[in-house]
Amino acid sequence: TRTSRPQRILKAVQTKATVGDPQSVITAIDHFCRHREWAMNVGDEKGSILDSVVNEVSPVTVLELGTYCGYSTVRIARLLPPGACVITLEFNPDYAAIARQVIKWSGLEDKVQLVEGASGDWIPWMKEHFGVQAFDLVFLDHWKERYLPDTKLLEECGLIQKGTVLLADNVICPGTPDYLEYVRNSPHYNSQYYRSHLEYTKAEDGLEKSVFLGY
Ligand SMILES: C[C@H](C[C@H]1O[C@@H](n2cnc3c(N)ncnc32)[C@H](O)[C@@H]1O)NC(=O)c1cc(-c2ccc(F)cc2)cc(O)c1O
Ligand SMILES: [Mg+2]
Repeated sequence: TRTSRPQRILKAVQTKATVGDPQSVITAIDHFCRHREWAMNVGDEKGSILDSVVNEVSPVTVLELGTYCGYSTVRIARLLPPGACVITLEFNPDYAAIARQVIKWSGLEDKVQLVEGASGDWIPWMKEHFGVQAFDLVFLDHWKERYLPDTKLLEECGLIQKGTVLLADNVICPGTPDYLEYVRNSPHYNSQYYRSHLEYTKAEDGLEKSVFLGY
């Protein structure tokens, strides 16, 4: 049968990118998705905003919800200093298998823990299983209606502390209205919208950055 789109993205990485060179992996995926087939990576425009937030936070522990093919995992991990890591959750096993190979090709596997499973099942185990105290940065990019329940779950599990930064993709397209309303109206978050475009298109989209102010 036909290959899947993630398989074709991996092939583009393996034919166009250099092993151990994360930037070439990012460039190969962006070129493929702009000129061959659209795919739901955060992309180069919003990716640059993600980069600037990672550099500003310089996190030691990052949580990414929704790995897909690992594009944003590579973007984040390539900016982390030695000893820092990103835990990324992906519940589709086919996507997780592709993401592992993309992350390996970029040479960043030592900075990445890819967990195959659903965010709602795994968040309560983060402290016990990974020895995480709290996350410095959370990148939300999974099912859009899971952003709010998972944020509340992270709060309940004590995985968000004063200074933790939540960065949410797709707050306009496809949109996460209940999440936006929550972080923008809560006295416990200081929220800011970074206007951009839906990956590889001219449609409006953006990232919402929310800093937890403590209880
Ligand atoms: C949801 C996906 C991203 C991935 O998230 C995993 N996932 C899900 N729920 C969970 C969980 N609960 N735990 C762990 N992983 C989880 C999944 O399997 C996908 O691989 N992202 C999107 O759907 C997405 C869609 C669009 C988009 C925009 C305009 C259009 F016309 C069409 C699509 C743009 C984007 O930028 C996205 O990010
Ligand atoms: Mg997204």
